[in-house]
Amino acid sequence: MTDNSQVLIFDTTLRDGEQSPGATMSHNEKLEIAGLLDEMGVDIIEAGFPIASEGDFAAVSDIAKNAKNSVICGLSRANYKDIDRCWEAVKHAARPRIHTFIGTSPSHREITKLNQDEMVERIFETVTHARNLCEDVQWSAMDAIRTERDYLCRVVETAIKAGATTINIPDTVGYTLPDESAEIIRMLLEKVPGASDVIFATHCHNDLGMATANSLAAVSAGARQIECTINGLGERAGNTALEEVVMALRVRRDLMPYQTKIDTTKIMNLSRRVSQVSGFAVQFNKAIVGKNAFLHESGIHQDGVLKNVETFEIMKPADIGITETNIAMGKHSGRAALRSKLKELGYDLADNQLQDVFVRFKALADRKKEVYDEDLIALMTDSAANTGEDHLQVKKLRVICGSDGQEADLVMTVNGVEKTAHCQGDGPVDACFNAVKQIFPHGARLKLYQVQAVTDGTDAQATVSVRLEEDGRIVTGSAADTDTILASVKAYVGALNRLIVRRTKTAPDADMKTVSFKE
Ligand SMILES: CC(=O)SCCNC(=O)CCNC(=O)[C@H](O)C(C)(C)COP(=O)(O)OP(=O)(O)OC[C@H]1O[C@@H](n2cnc3c(N)ncnc32)[C@H](O)[C@@H]1OP(=O)(O)O
Ligand SMILES: CC(C)C(=O)C(=O)O
Repeated sequence: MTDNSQVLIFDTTLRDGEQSPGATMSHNEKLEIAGLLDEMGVDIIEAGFPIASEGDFAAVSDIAKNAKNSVICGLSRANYKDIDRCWEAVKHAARPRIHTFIGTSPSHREITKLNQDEMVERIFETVTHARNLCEDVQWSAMDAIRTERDYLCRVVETAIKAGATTINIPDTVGYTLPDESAEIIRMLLEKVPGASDVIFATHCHNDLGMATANSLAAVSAGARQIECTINGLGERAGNTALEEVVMALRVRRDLMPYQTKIDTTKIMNLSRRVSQVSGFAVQFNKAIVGKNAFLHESGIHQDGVLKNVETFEIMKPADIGITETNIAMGKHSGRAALRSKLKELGYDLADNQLQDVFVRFKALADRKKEVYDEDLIALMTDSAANTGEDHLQVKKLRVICGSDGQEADLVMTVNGVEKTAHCQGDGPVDACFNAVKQIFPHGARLKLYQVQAVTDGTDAQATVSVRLEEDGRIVTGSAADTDTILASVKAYVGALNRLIVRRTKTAPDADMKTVSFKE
């Protein structure tokens, strides 16, 4: 590599990522993800472990055939059978790579029953074999971090002599810390003959939550390939998250003057797609791609970002492909955010109007975890429906539901006079509507009763619409509330209020206080 400031991104979502228990992806899903990784600018895609199964072999072969720019790599153990099978799959790629590995630490030498000398011999033979098949060979010292330093130098030297072009130093069990991660790469670059002719890679696991920090430390010491996965998917606590290292290198170029070829605006889409196909949800507060990573809910933060986005944001959401707004409305939000959000939704409010909506917004936010755009629209529609001529007002409602029947206790004012009713009905809404009729007898017929949840979740607001007809006059009332029954009563009463207004408009001399209502 000529440009020493370039860091290669090696994505192993389809190999190490798929090793997360339960994260198995279908053939077509793997092809789709590989296509997206290729388009995003990933330098090397580790597409699978061809000897593992017929399915893995087919996936690696097809990914290799379809690759446009990325190098396509397959994993193989340190034996000829694995390496041959790997080559059969990757050879279809314009730029194939064989990746072969062996565990070099004491406990792994026990597993393969090879002493130090035998293992050196095995490494030399297998890397030479791979190199006879393919020009691009990566060799990994599995559990390198827990391998004796002198022995690590010896095996790395052996792999380089046998023709490996990339040497990977994995922290297989997520055990290292940034200083040590850097120190090992520095030591290998200084001590191993031929080290400057190959690329050193870092492959970290996140068992102690250090994968990103350890990968970046290795880069600062001279590693020029980071192995990572989308959303940090991978064995146990996962691998280094691609989005984290790529964005860290981009945001802190002042301290780490390296670049990658990744088109960061494609990150969010890939993250969502990998989450869908793997079935692994991304935690809300996950760096870069979590649902909350760019959201501001508290009033002081919202006011800050509305005035100057840099107050609370170190990167632009658009840089990773987030197009949604960065303001989340909730109980900690203030007027500045509410005004801005309503403006975005098409409501430009005067100060006194804003104050009124703000009070009702806070009341709603106290009952709901998150207030969505649809909730605000419902709130605005509700306030628009309030004509200021409320002859009937709901004061209190208590409903008893259950297998023994449904009853409603309703308190309403009719032109300021408080009235109460206790009614039963066929269901809670029917009981409530009977109570409204008892307090305010009328002959209007119910033409439509419609309930719609405006957002997800059991705490969603319901928007209820009620349409009434009287003597050819049609009126509609609508109301929104997290309590569907209360929203129903408010919508019904809202429709009646409109009916009363319509009656007075068609009979202008009528006095509302004495107007008679049909039974
Ligand atoms: C750190 C990592 O992520 S390493 C990659 C881990 N990923 C996987 O293992 C997924 C794919 N694996 C598989 O499908 C299977 O394990 C296979 C097909 C590779 C092997 O299956 P099996 O032949 O049934 O062997 P099994 O899985 O039980 O044991 C692994 C064998 O590989 C040997 N082995 C492990 N690593 C290596 C290596 N790098 N080089 C050579 N041999 C190795 C073990 O010593 C053991 O050998 P043994 O059967 O003689 O005791
Ligand atoms: C095979 C190697 C690279 C690996 O996945 C690890 O050591 O974690």
